[in-house]
Amino acid sequence: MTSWLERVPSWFLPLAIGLALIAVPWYGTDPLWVRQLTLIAIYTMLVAGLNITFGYAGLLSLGQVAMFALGAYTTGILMIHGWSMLPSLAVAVAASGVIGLITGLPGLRLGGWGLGMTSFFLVLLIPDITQIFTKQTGGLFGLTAVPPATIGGHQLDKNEFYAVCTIAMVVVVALLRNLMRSSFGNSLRVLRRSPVLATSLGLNIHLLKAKAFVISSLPAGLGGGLVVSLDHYIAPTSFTLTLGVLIIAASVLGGSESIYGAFFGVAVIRLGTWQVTAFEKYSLVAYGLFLVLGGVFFSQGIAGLAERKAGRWHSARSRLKPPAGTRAAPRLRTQAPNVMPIPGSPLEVRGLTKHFQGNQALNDVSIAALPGQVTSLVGPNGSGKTTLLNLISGLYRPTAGEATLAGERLSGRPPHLVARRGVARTFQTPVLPDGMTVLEAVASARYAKDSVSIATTILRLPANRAAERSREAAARQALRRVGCEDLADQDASGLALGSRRRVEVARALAGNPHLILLDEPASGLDEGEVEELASVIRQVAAAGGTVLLVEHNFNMVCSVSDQIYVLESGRLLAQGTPDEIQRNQVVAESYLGQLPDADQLGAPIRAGE
Ligand SMILES: Nc1ncnc2c1ncn2[C@@H]1O[C@H](COP(=O)(O)OP(=O)(O)OP(=O)(O)O)[C@@H](O)[C@H]1O
Repeated sequence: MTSWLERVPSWFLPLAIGLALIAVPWYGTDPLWVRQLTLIAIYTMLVAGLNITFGYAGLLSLGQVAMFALGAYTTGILMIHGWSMLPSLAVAVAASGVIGLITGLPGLRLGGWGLGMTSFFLVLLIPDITQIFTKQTGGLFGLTAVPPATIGGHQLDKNEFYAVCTIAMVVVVALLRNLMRSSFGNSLRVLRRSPVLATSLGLNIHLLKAKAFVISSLPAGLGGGLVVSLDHYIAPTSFTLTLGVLIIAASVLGGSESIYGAFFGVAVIRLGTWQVTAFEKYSLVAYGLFLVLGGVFFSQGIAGLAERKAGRWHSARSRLKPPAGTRAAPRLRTQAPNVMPIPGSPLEVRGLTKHFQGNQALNDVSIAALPGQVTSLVGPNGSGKTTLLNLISGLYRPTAGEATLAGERLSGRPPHLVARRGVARTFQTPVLPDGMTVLEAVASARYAKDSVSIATTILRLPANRAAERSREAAARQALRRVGCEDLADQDASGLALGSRRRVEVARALAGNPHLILLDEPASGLDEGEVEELASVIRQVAAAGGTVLLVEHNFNMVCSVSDQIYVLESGRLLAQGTPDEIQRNQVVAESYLGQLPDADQLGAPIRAGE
């Protein structure tokens, strides 16, 4: 029986806390506390923005500090020139978005420490930039005498200003929460786990990163604008590396993959260090300590801890049931033949050649794969099988030759456009991002297809819900095909290998692909699991799919394939039906003799149609 608590919508508690917070000054609270809470609201916006790039997308960028400074200076300068607070804030937010995009450009190519270092230098440049524009910014002495905040001609007192900041925080947190629980948030998770996976799902990773940088800059600009209205003064000393460490520590401590976590992280750090006299001098050390403590003791931060303790999951990840761990894949239920057709298209590869510096990975290889058939590529390690898949899917550019799908050239196009043309794939090591259910992981194959605008997502407009329903229906249908419907609500990253491989096939199918590339899907599976997988592959072909299979398990290859191509040292050695390949002397000598289970060849496993 569900308790009344479980029927309370997930947004209710945060909203109630937000409203209670807004009223704090009117309980007779000490003005020093009101100031602290005002700063907590402002820094929460800054950290919530950071969580989008750092937490969700895994992009370590300190650009937030620079955007905070930009928001502060823009608002301060405009208010000194007679603008009132709200239009000044609007300009500051817009400027932060634009500059956030420009300064994020290195991040489109760089990742990890490279991006961290570039954004770190951006923060170091703030004093120099203010000096270049000393007339406008006050240089190293700062911008003084910023007029008090007014709205509609009314000058806000400290309590009213606090209420404005808290309302801004509640709105920012609510909007970002909506966004991060949508396909956009999950796309960032996919990007963080594997840019190659993201691109093979049709996601334009440069555009995705650029959107993440812009969106995360907006609350930073707003926060900066509010901080200058609070103190009526700013100087470059307010925007140092110490602030960078503070926000990263707050992000980690609160839970960098949670928008709500930003509030908890900031509150603990600000209140934990407040009134410690020695703090001013040692603030960097103290923030560093919080960062280490957060990293060591709170995986997923305070937000994750609270969710686990409450036993209730509020976010997309919160819908996950306890990790499936080593839970075995459910046996494939005998299904009525799946009648939903798969729109396979003919693949033609002509003279594909790929050289890596001196290494000739693939030489003048031509193959074809037809709808309704399983076409397999076999060959010793390093013979060029994965290179061929990577050339077809656009991850590599060919040195010569081409691949076409239904006559349309694929090779040489960016991988996300190849994916959008209908090419889906699985990987040698299955890639399923953390924090997503199986259903969400499979539905991610539709993000590029059923996309909606960010505004539609943030505001949860009907078109957003319609797209969610369409993705979910396609994902359930794909899971049904591979016999994994029961796993829909499980944590995708916690599945046992057999299930992971089948879920990857389901993800490949969910986009209704014209060509399916399977890279060693049976690797690491036991005999029973291989049989089930073989059955799934046959069913996909029987439904009209074009399947190109790379596999070392020769018995499985023989049992599922219509055509087999044998590669050796990047060249095509032979082609034919499974029978012809098994009888081929050259293949027997150069390839089959090297297989560990060569003596058992010719005993094909069963594979249901
Ligand atoms: N990105 C790369 N840079 C340099 N060399 C590469 C790259 N990718 C593949 N190669 C080389 O190309 C050759 C073919 O590799 P490939 O991975 O395609 O073989 P494979 O048949 O898939 O092997 P396996 O069965 O072990 O996966 C190898 O010599 C490999 O070292």
